[in-house]
Amino acid sequence: MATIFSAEKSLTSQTSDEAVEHEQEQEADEGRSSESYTEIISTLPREKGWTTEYMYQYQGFWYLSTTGVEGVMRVQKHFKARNEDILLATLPKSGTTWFKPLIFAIMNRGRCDFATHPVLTTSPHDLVPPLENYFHQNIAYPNLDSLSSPQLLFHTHISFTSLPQSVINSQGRIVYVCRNPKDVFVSTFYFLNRMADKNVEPLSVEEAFEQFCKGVSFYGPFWDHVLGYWKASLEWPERVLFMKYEDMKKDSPFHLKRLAEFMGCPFSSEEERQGVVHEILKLCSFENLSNLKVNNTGTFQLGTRKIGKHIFFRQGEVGDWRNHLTNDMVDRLNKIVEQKLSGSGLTFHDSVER
Ligand SMILES: Nc1ncnc2c1ncn2[C@@H]1O[C@H](COP(=O)(O)OS(=O)(=O)O)[C@@H](OP(=O)(O)O)[C@H]1O
Repeated sequence: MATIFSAEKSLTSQTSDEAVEHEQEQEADEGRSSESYTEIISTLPREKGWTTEYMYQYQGFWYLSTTGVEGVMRVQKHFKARNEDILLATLPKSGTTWFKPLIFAIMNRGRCDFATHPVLTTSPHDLVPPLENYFHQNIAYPNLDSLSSPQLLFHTHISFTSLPQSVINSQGRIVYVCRNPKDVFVSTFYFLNRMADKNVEPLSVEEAFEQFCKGVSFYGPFWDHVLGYWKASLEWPERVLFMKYEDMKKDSPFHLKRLAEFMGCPFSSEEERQGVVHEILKLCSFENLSNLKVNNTGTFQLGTRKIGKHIFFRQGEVGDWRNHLTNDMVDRLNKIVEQKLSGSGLTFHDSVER
């Protein structure tokens, strides 16, 4: 398996003795770093977690655990962005599981047969793990380069303002996907409850809602996360594409083509005639992905815990919040979001939902 680190190492001409020495030095450095991460994390603000003992605030954003914060710090320290790569950035529960295979399939069309496509046999989160997870575990990033070289796809939930400097300095493109905050809240609530610590009493929906409104949510505050990428997309439209889950649901072919164009590999009219756009959408549909054995059996490593792969698929619909939130909750969250986003030009209208 190729890793970012091993790719870097392979560019050097080390003898095997030098390589071993280098590994040992790196391990010692990792050990020292771990201690310093723990030290910094112990000083961070914390709040009662939705389903964990505490959530921690780092650089203005909230993480589920100390492991989550450490993962972000490690990415900031070690990740080296390249100009040719694509970074998918999302707030959790905004459609990550959908967009990972979509972008992967756009990148690798022509190289992969739809009947034997890697998306059919590898779960989206094994295909493209979150960087913060990968750097924390120091495991091999999937060997995407054998397929997509020279372009690689990475994923992160990290806010724009906390991205590693190398991402900002590079010419690499960022695709950001967000979703209506009310659906994000509901999806997050059910997801976190399904992976709750057994020894921690989970928050009720009312208590979790209270935390969400205060900004204490998975990689939240919601509004600061979306605004960071929104402003970046206005400032660098050629580098940052801002997309909404609801738009992709409403007119998938149009937005898939927009995505491919932004990535620098637009669909040719011949591909469109051959139905490639339709094939990619069918391959990555909720119905197809959620019924694949690879996505409904087995576990995925998230931080220090293993979670069932099936929990990344719940309903995959727009507007499920209507079945879970009271009118008072809706009014309150609408007002907060409207006020936080005011003047930015970014809005979340319920009318786009069907
Ligand atoms: N293929 C496809 N199409 C449309 N929607 C999909 C798809 N796959 C997953 N989902 C729905 O996305 C929600 C999970 O969000 P994420 O994938 O961003 O979660 S995570 O950040 O990776 O944990 C979660 O939404 P809810 O159903 O509303 O909870 C999933 O069901």
